[in-house]
Amino acid sequence: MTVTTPHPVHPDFSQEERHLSGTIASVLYQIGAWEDRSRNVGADLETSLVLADEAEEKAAMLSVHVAEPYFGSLSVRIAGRDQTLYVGKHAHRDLTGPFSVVSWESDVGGLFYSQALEWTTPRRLKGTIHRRRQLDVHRKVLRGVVDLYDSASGGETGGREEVLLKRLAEASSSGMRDVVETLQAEQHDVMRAPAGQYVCIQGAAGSGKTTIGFHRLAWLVHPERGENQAERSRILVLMPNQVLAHYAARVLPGLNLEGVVVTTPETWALGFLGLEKMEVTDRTLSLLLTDHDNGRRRAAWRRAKALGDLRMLQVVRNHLKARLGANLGALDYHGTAEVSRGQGGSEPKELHLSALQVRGLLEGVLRREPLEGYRPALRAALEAELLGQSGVTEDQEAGVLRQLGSDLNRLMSRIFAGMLPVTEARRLLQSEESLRSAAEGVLSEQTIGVLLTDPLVSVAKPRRSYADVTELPLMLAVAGLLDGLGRRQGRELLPYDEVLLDEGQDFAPLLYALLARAARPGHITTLGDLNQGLHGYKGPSGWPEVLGALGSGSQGSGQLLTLSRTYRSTRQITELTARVAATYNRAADVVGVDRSGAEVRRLTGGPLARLTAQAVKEMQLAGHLNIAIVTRRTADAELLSSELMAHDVDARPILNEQARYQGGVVILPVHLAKGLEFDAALVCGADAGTYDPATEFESRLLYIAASRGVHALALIAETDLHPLLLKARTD
Ligand SMILES: Nc1ncnc2c1ncn2[C@@H]1O[C@H](COP(=O)(O)OP(=O)(O)OP(=O)(O)O)[C@@H](O)[C@H]1O
Repeated sequence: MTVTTPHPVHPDFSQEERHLSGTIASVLYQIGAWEDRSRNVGADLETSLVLADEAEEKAAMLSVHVAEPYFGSLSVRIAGRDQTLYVGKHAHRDLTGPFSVVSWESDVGGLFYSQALEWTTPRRLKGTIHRRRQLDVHRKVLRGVVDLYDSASGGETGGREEVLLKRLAEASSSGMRDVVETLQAEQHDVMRAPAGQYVCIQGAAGSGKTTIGFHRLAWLVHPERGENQAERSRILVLMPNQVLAHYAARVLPGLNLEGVVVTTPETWALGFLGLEKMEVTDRTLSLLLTDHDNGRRRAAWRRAKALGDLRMLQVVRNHLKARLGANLGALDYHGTAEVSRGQGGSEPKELHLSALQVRGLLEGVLRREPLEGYRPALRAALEAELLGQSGVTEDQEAGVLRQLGSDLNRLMSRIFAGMLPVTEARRLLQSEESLRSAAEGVLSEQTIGVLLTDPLVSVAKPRRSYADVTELPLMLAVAGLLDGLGRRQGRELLPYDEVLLDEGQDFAPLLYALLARAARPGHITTLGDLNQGLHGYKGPSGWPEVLGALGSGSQGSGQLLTLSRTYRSTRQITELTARVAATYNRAADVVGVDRSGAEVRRLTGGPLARLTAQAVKEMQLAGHLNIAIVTRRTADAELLSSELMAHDVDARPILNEQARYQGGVVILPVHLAKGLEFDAALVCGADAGTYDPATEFESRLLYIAASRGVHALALIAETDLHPLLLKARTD
């Protein structure tokens, strides 16, 4: 029998308990006061209804936090006065007593996480921190008090690690863990990278990128962010696939981020282009996952990469200029408007723009590269020129423009005839002559050659109309250059307040440049891990390229931040996955939280289905609820899921992006497992035949498969395990 020493009760425990009861009473009192106000009628009906609505909303927001009003405290001295600030998920102001709570997103709340010991208050007073304390409150009960930093007992206590390890040891849910209470200093600093600056966050699998990204959004909507504050409905979150987008949409409201738009770049692009009915394909990925010919794989990779290259923006620009110039030909403009003569009379006025004048205006617009797009800019330039000619007063302008409208419409539609995003992007790629002339001086002869080949001939095309992920950025580029990019509000196109991209290593540099035109300058945060790049064929070569692409479209500087520690998995799992990553990334320096767990389970020598079923049952017996069986291909998952039935294991298959992950035992191919995590992960077919050690792409897949487990990992192979997964002498 093992005897565990009970954790000594903290000397301040009773005092903290009293403070907690006081705070809960104060919060309840405040909620009651707001609810009363919402029932009282004010000066006039409209004002009182607005006030009632506001009070009701405030009461509803605060009531979620009654049971856990805070999770930590800071003992500080400001201008010679000692006080304790309690930090929670929602601010509460106790007007008469000491029971106020500051929110974690506020500047002062942020001091709970950082390592700073001094700061300057908004009133320019010097503040000093004496103690940081974690308070484990659950359902109105204080369960523990741990000092994280205490200047009286020598500074850092090691308590932060203790609290973190305890939290990480808890079973994962199918949603997102609440990490507000245990954010680490490194993560906190990254989360608070200055708003209004492009930020790239690089971090290994499980370093908390997605978690940090979502918390950054919560931080950005806080009023203290001033002019950089983001409004929820004007935030766009782009996840790499629908499985993760649904997951994100489910967890964001928990961070008070209702109304944020969460989708994938493809769905967003199609929606923006008005092509929702089109099917999206990724024929390059299909080829990479199924074709064994390395020559074909390389050619497909190169072409996809060339299509997503930033320089394609200039190629599209040149192409559109040529097309507009050709459409314009010798078109000129004639129109007539009734113009007021004064004393109530009017006379018709002939207005004319010669072909030379129209061309001059168009060239001026193309030189200016307006963010709102060539079409609205040219229209505005034509209107301004005609109004100047008409010599009317300001109050007559609208009337004159109305009269000229239909002739202008006719001219505009001839200049922009046939220029639709899909047709224009394809015209550029399918006509060697167009491509060569648009790419002259921009792309090398070799790249032009790559673009003119079709390495995907062997990959089936859908019967209905489709757009491939590699051509979508080009279509968006056409749309953006012609008509601007952004979020639609009525008939207006406005910039997003903030765009967040998860798994940013998989997005094309061209897409970044276009998103920079769709968001406020500097308001893009991207998270990713270059080691997990599965879609390198459409992704950037590194983060500097991303920052370059973001900066090319608008102003605003950017920075690259790195998360060096990983939190997801036990030491046993992290050590093994680091070994796989090291084969293709020598610089990979993955430091795991030192949390010990079960030994990695290795099962070999038998049919895959039987071994897998055995592993699932073992994992369930060990108490794991969310278990993933990860296969190399979709077809493997489909086959194995039916074979497992015969072994009394019901694993829900996730075979496409439309499937939802809701916990339990699931079986899915590795490319759909990316970004998800489970209590236990089983890598099925963990052998060299399945993941070819000579191909970097395969090692990346293996890394992703093996890094999905939080507490347990099983490696399953019919015969021999993959050489990288063999038990090392140090295991
Ligand atoms: N400070 C923390 N406290 C508690 N748990 C944490 C903390 N940081 C990260 N985690 C946990 O670590 C796990 C990994 O986090 P997350 O999924 O955000 O990582 P990621 O870097 O996006 O991973 P991947 O690259 O694999 O998608 C999650 O379970 C998350 O809750």
